[in-house]
Amino acid sequence: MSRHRVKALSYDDDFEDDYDSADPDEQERLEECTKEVLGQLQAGEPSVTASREEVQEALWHYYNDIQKSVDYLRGKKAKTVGKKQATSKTTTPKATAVPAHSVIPAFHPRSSDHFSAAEFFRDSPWLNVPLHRKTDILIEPLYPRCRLLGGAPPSDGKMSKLAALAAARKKKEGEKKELEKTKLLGAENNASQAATTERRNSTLTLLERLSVNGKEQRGSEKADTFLRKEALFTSRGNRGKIVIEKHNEVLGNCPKVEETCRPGQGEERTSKPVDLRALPSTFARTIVGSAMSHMHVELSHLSGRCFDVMEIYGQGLTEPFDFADSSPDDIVLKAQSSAKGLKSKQPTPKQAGNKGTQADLASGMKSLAVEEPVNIKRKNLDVLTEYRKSPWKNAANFVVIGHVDAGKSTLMGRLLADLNAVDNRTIEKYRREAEKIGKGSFALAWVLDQSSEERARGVTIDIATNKFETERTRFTILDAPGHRDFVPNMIAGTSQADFAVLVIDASTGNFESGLKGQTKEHALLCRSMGVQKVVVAVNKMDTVQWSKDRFNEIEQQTSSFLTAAGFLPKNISFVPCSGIQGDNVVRPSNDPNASWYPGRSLIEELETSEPFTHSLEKPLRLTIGDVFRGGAQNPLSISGRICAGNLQTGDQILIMPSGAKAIVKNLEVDGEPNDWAVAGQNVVLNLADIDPIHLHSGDVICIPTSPIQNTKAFTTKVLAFDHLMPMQVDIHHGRLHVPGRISRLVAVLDKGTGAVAKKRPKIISPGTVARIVVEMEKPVPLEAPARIVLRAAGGTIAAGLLE
Ligand SMILES: Nc1nc2c(ncn2[C@@H]2O[C@H](COP(=O)(O)OP(=O)(O)OP(=O)(O)O)[C@@H](O)[C@H]2O)c(=O)[nH]1
Repeated sequence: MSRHRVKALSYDDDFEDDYDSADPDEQERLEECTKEVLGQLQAGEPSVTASREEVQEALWHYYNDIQKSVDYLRGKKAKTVGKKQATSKTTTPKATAVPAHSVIPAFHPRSSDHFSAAEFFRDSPWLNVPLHRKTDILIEPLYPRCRLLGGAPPSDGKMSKLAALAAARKKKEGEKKELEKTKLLGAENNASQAATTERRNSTLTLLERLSVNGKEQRGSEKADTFLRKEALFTSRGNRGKIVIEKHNEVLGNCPKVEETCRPGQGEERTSKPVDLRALPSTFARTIVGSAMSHMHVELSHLSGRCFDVMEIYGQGLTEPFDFADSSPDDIVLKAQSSAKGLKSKQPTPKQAGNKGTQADLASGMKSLAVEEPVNIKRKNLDVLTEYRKSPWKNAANFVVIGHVDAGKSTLMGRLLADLNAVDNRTIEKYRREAEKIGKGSFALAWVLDQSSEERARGVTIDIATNKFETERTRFTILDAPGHRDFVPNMIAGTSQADFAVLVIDASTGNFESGLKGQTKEHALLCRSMGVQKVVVAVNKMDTVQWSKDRFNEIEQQTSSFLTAAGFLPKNISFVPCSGIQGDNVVRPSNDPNASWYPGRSLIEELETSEPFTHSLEKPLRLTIGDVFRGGAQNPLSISGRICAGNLQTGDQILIMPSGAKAIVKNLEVDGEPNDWAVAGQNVVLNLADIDPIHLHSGDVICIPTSPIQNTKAFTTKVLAFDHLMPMQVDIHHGRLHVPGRISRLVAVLDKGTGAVAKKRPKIISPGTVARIVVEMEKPVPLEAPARIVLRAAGGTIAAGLLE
């Protein structure tokens, strides 16, 4: 199969028709190539025949490269011939072998084959390296190999004098060691034998003494077994063979211990896995008394079973506690409640105790369940009417984007501080703490960068949210990370935004490097994800002494790339400011150098944003931003922004892709409890009746009657930021990101009209709009017109709309 193209057969028929109807020029070219290939195949040595379909398939794979197609078909045919011959050879061994030269070998590297770079790259003409510059990829190992300590092996097989001397000395030493070992073994065995006899005698005396009813006799079978086990136990020490023999003598006609345990050659070796646990202590034996004789402790040891203490209790030595019966507490509680005239819900001891059937156990387990029964009342509100009646302000989410260290978090910290959304004491506290670790200039940024890692590193890692209100609007800030490593988090933030604040570092050199970096990438991503309005905060103007020229230069360059990215000029505005000093953020600048700017401050610019419309009446769609524990009362909560539809307390929701259902126990809108929520609002849903394993950020919440479908492949219209070809990519949609690949390049589209400009392109160049097919590794909840971003090798390569 070709590595260039993978056929996806699951796509719309009309789409496929469109795809397959090549234009006349291409058809003509294909015909010419087909003829040429057929001609070359027939003319070549040996002559090969192939069908037109095969030829055209090969041409398609090799992008009309005649030579490669001929080579491929020859190789293919040769392989088929080879296979046939191999089969006929096995069935009729006498069949005449085809001369090797008549088969054109196809390249099939095997690990055992000698690797030839020339052969491997034989069909790659651009690798035609001049002969004098060629070199071997594999370096042959050096022969003859050296010996372990260096030096070549003896050519005649004889040892050198020195080697022979060393070998003789080694042998002598080995023999000496062996002799010493045998002596030591004998001495140890003698000592062990004496100790064991003594131990055996004392054990027997002890047993006789411990016998409660006097029935245990030394010669009795059970005592014998016990003794045998003792023997085995002793034998588990070193060199037990002699000891065991001794015990077998004592045990008389009992089966020999050696049958079970065979210590051999002075080493511990058993035919079965040996239980290394110690015997019951003297105290335990005293407690258990005569039960010791009839329980299976000894046998269990011999047969490798465990010593089961419960068995001892099972012998009727103690009264087992009936756990099914009422506990002493239950009895007291029951007595108390009956004294108050209440009927106990506890089963009577008889009821509970005597049944013991499996059904009873099951119902018992049920009653023990920790889960609370879900009893949430739905108020059956008409949510849209409630929303229209409500005094909700205009609400807007904006994402703060820009190159790393442009001053995004500081600017937002300043905005919140000057609007008294954060009190001065907190800011002072942050300033002291930041100074302690030598990052005093980041104090304002700490209002948003809350994690210890972000503070220590001085970079934003994940989206930070915060809120503030003006007279007209309730704003939610989504502070995005500027570092290129965290672009996926920036995408997640942008997917929830109505408009963007692009922060640019005006200081010398930083604007220019930002333009090459994330300033441009973020702006492009924002536009591709549907954001239409952008406020450009030209920050750090204090570093360039509020130079008007610098501002004009930045304004001119930035607006030209923003318009190229698709923002309408009327939706772009610029504010020169200084986040650290607070100039033109909430209050106008006091700096005399800034007097040339009479325009709006940043907050005034934000206020100009028109109310954003949302699809309130469409089926519910909410992408989970976070899953967390909302407190003791709410063990499982999720947060996110409702993209479409509405919901209310008591609603049953469906979570995709898992397909699990849950109940909305209660909810919060912008941090305040409410009975309902609509599209465009940021909500926290406290859920009941669901296992947390079904909830992940990026999952989509919908209603069971209008579910979102899981999809594994989709067709999308994208704007390419880089070259696109069939390749591995990461697909991002809000918080969701999943690996996949571009499986087909369908067409290049006209940017203005969207009409097909070229079918089946081999590659898509940057700046082109194209229709492509993307396949994902696992099904995810996606539906048109979702906005997706494709990334590869840490960069954004395309963004677009699902068709
Ligand atoms: N001189 C000057 N420095 C500023 C200004 N705004 C921010 N800075 C400094 O720029 C540095 C980076 O500020 P941050 O707010 O962390 O930048 P950021 O864009 O949020 O950084 P990331 O989120 O990590 O991309 C800090 O040292 C700030 O003190 C400003 O207006 N003037």
